[in-house]
Amino acid sequence: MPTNSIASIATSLPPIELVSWLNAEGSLTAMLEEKAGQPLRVERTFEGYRLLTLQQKQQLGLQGSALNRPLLAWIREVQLYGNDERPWVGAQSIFPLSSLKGNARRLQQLKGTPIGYVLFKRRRTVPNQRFVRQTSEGWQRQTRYDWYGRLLLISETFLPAFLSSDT
Ligand SMILES: C=C(O[C@@H]1C=C(C(=O)O)C=C[C@H]1O)C(=O)O
Repeated sequence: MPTNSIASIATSLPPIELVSWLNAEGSLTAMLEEKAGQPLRVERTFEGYRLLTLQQKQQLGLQGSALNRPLLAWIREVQLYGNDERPWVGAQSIFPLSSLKGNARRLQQLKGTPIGYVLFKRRRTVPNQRFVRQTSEGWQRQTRYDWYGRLLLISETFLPAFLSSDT
């Protein structure tokens, strides 16, 4: 096998120290707090309603004519800090309006509370489908959660500071 194809395979795989994080079930908040040895700090960079892009609708698993209809969702974008002055994870959460019914409405009033405190309050894991990809900011896991019948899409990108953290 020519060496350049080995190099191309190597760049398409995440670093070994990230694999367990990219594939982990359960709350990432809980895992990050254990690694940091302190509560997670959540800095919100955006929270509000947005019309979803075609790619976001596809990532939510929509198909057929649903992809052509405008879909409004509540979007939350945050940076998660462990015990470093640089963020460890950048996260975007997409809540279709149909998912924000009943006790899920509190997902719009989280402020600095990590979503994980709500999502995993009563259960260690939540049914989900997981996708992993490399982005320009870092390796990203995308999780489509079925939380009590409500669809949520949460993307978490592991930033350079996470990899260089010595805890
Ligand atoms: C979904 C979880 O919550 C974390 C907290 C987030 C937030 O507060 O916006 C976003 C993504 C997660 O990393 C989790 O703990 O797994």
